[in-house]
Amino acid sequence: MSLTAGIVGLPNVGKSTLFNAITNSQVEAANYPFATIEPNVGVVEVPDHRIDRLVELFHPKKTIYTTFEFTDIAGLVKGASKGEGLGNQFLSNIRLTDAICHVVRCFDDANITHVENSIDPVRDVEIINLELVMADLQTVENRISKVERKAITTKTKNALEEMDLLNKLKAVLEQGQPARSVEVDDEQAAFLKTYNLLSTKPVIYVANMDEEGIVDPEANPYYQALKAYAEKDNAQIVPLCAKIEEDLSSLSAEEKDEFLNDLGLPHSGLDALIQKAYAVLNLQTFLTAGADECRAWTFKKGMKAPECAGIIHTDFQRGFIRAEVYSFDDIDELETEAAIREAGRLRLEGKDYVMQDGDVVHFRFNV
Ligand SMILES: Nc1ncnc2c1ncn2[C@@H]1O[C@H](COP(=O)(O)OP(=O)(O)OP(=O)(O)O)[C@@H](O)[C@H]1O
Ligand SMILES: [Mg+2]
Repeated sequence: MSLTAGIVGLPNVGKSTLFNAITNSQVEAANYPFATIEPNVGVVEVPDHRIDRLVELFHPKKTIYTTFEFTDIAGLVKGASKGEGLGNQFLSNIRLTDAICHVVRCFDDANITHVENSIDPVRDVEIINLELVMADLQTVENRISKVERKAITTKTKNALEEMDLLNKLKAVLEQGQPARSVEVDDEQAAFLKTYNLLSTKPVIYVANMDEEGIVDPEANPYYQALKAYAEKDNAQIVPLCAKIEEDLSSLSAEEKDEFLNDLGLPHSGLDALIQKAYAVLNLQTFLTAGADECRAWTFKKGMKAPECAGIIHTDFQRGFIRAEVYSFDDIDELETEAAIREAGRLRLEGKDYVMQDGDVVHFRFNV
């Protein structure tokens, strides 16, 4: 269950630079499942200090972090949905991603061409958002041409319900508004999910700033404008300098800290981006620990123990008996599982247990 995001933005705003930062810090191919990926997909490990601590305590043979997959597509331009530029041909590559990572240029540099000839983050964002909406409108219109006849001739409840949804979507998209602004009931939500519309995905705006700007983003007018826009849009925003991220990506953890320190930055922007993505997607992490392997697993907030067991292996879910759980804070403090048992902090949880972020778990199962 790797988290996935598609990178969008105008041409020449720093998407490839960010993507290079991601691919340079790419995990070793053998270290994550499904290692063979398309060349325009970059995978980063999700940094997690809890795994680092577990490794200190358990000295495992193998350490596995969760991963985050980014798909880079060509820059979109105004009119992409009507065939301008190259970008819209690639939009299909990001239909199945969990989130959209929207890179926006927030720096001056006369040497770097801007397709609109000036720096204006909000204008840029609106151009791209409109292209995403137009691409969705095409998807919806295609679907309408399939369902309409059925709805008219058979009048089945299902087809009528879907037509109602499609018409609502069409009206909203034609106004240039995102599909996420349409209110749907549960039944319609199920249809909506199958369309994989781009404008229903959560968006994280990446404010790509220069090396001076990133030191104090809040003082930068480009960032301020974009932030105000993102807040209005209920979207997340992360300031980063793609160039710095590119430099950071080839460094060891220690060198990275030193470099960030020298620049006066509290953390890497890419790490912040990953964290935001977890938050918008309602994702949490549980951990497994032992002498063989320490590993982080991503799950959706609210999932119960058997479902989480199923993330590791379907057999674990099918034959679920119980979960033996302690929290990361317990092992951080007491340092061994024996001490946790002695302190009475090992919990036996059944099939209704809602897993918590930072749970360290052994699943008991029988198939
Ligand atoms: N934060 C930054 N500060 C200064 N220069 C930057 C920054 N980010 C990117 N650049 C520069 O901007 C230029 C364009 O970057 P990049 O090639 O990553 O854009 P892109 O969005 O991938 O473009 P395309 O859509 O054509 O693929 C490069 O010269 C890059 O070095
Ligand atoms: Mg590029």
